Amino acid sequence: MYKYLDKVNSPSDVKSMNTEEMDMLAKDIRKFLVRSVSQTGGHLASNLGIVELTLALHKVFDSPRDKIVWDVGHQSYVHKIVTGRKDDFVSLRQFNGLSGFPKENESPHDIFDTGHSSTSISVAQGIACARDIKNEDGSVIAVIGDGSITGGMALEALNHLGYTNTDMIVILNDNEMSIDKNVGGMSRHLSGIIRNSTANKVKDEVEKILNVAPGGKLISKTANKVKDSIISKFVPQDCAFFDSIGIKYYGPIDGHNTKELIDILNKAKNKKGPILLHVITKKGKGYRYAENEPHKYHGVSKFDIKEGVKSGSSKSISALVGEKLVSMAQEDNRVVAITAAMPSGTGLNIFENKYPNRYYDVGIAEQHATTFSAGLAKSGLKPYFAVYSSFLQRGYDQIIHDVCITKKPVTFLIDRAGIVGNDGETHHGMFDLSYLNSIPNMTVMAPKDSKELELMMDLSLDMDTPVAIRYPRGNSYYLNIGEYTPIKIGSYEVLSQGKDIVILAIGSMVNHAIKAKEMLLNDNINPTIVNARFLKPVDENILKEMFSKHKTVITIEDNVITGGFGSRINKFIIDNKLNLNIVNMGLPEQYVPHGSADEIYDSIGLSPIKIAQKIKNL
Ligand SMILES: Cc1ncc(C[n+]2csc(CCOP(=O)(O)OP(=O)(O)O)c2C)c(N)n1
Ligand SMILES: CC(=O)[C@@H](O)[C@H](O)COP(=O)(O)O
Ligand SMILES: [Mg+2]
Repeated sequence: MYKYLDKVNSPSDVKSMNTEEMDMLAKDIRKFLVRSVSQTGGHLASNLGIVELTLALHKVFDSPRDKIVWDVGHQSYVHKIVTGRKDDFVSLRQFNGLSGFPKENESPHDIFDTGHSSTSISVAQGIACARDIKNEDGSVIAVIGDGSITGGMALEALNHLGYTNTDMIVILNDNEMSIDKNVGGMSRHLSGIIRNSTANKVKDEVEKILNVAPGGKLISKTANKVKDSIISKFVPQDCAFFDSIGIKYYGPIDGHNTKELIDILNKAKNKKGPILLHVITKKGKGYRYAENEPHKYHGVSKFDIKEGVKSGSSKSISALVGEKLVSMAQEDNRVVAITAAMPSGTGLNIFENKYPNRYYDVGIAEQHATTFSAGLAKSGLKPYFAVYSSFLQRGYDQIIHDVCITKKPVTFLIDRAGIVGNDGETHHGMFDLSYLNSIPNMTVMAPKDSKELELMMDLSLDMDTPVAIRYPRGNSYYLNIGEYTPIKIGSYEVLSQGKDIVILAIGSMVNHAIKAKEMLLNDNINPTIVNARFLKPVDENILKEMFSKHKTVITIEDNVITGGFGSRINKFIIDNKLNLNIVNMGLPEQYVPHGSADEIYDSIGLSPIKIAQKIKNL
C-alpha cells in the first residue's frame, strides 16, 4: 500500500535509502500519519512537521547506540514508525496500545520517558556526561521545539551545558508554534533570525563546521559543491544568545530539505563541544488543514480526512471557565488571567479575546506563572492561573514559598484533574489533592458539576487567601441535584439520605457515587451521599453528624489514594477517636497508563459499577 514505507522496519532500512528515496518515504509517512491519526486521535501537526528531520537523524546516527532524546515526545511518531512500530499505530494511545510518547519499555530506541516539556537537554546532558565519565562513545542529541525551549528547565540546562562544554547536539525544531502561537522574547529572537536569514550572509562559522574533517579544508569538487549548497541555506545569523553562553549556534537550516539535513548532521556529528542546530520546519506540513490551522491539529480526536477536524457541539469545562472568568472580569477589574502556554486548552483564549490587557501567556513556565501571579496579587490584583493539574507539579515550591506562606490571593484553576485519558501516565491529574493537602493557608475545592464550579469561582473572588479549584477534562455537565446557591467556605452538601453507609465523594466522583447508589438500591443498599466540596477545610459539622448516624464510611476521589481526600477524612476520624469502618477509594499508588477515561476508571475500580460492586462486597 505504501511503496517506500512498507520497506521500513528498522533504522537500517532508512540508512540504505538515498535522499530521493527518503523524500518518497517522507511522503508515504505523511499519508500514513494522517490516515492513522484520523482513526485513533493523537498529536498530528508536530509529527507532520518533523518527518524529514527524523529520517535524517536515523540516517546519520546509529540509534540506540547514539541517543536521540525527544522533548515532550508528542512528535516521536515518525521515530516510532522508523524503529519498527508502524503496525502498532492502530492501537495508538488506546488502552493497552502504543503510547503517544516515548517509553523506555516500548523500545530500546526510546531513550527516556517523557510527556512534559523542556526536559530533553537536561536528560541528554546527563547521558553525555555519563558517557564521558565512563569513557564510552556515541553521539547524544536532544530534539526540542521552539515552544519547549522557552521552559525554565531547558534554559537552566543550556546554561549548564555551555559551561560544561560537553560534546552534544541540541536540535531546535522551530516551527514558530507552541500548541498555540509561540510567545516570549526567545520566540521573538528566533523568529528574527529566520526573518533575517539571507543566502548571502555567509559567516566564518559556516566554514568552520564544514571543515570538521581532521586536518581540514574542503578540497574536493564534490565537497565544494556540498559547501555551496549548504552555505546558501546554512547561514549563521545573529545568534548572540547561544554563542555567548558557550553553545555554538548553526542555522537557520531548512528542515524539509533531506540532503541539507543529512549534510549538516554529518558535520555536526564530529564537532566538539555543545552545538545547537536551528532547524526550521512547518507544523502540519503536507496536510492542508493542519498547515492552515496548526493549533487545531496539535492534538486531535478521530476526524474525517476530507472534512478535517470539526468543533464539537458541547461546551468543554475549560471553555465554561474561560467564559465565567470573562464575566467575573466584567464585574471586578482586579481579575487577571494567566496561562503557561495553554490558552486554548484551559479556555483562556476566550478571556484573551475579551481582555487582552489583563491576560498573560508566559510560555511553558509553570513556576514563573505561579510566582508571577503572587506578584500580581501582592499589588492588589486577583490573579487566576489556569493550569493543567500535572503541569502544576512544576510549580510546587512556588505555591508554598511565593503564594501560601504569605497568603497571596492567587486562585489556581486546576484543569485536567483526575484521569485525562489517552495522554496517559505523564498527564493524569492524579496528585494535586495530595500535593496541596499539606500546604497551610490553601483552600482546596472540587465541584460536583459545572454549575457548582461557577459558584466556587464566585467564592474565590470574595476570598483574600490562596485558593485551588480542580475539575476534570471533558464537557461541562450539570447534575441538577442538591443546591445551587452561593457556597460557604468549608461547606459540604448532603445529596441524599440513606442508612448504614455514608459515601463522601469529592469532585467528579460525586457523579460516580450517585450512579453507584442507583445500582445499589436494586440490592436494597441505600447509602447516604455527601458532596464533599472541600478537601480543606472539611465541614466538621456535617462529618460529625454523618459519623454519628452511619457505621461505615466510604471516601471516593479521583486522586492517588495516599495523602489526599481519604487521608484527610481518616485523620479526622482518628483525631476524634471515632470507631468506624472506613474504606478509601481512589487511584492506586501507581502510574496509570493511557486509554479512554472510562476504561481506565473501570480498570482501577472507580467506575460507578465497580464502586457499587465493592460496596456490595463489604
Ligand atoms: C510542563 C508542560 N507544560 C505544558 C505542556 C503542554 N504542551 C505540550 S506540547 C506543547 C507545545 C510545545 O511546543 P514545541 O516544543 O514548539 O513543539 P511543537 O508542538 O511545535 O512541535 C505544550 C505547551 C507540557 N507538555 N508540559
Ligand atoms: C503533549 C501535551 O502535553 C499536550 O498536547 C496535551 O496532550 C494536551 O492535552 P489536552 O488534549 O487534554 O489538551
Ligand atoms: Mg514549535
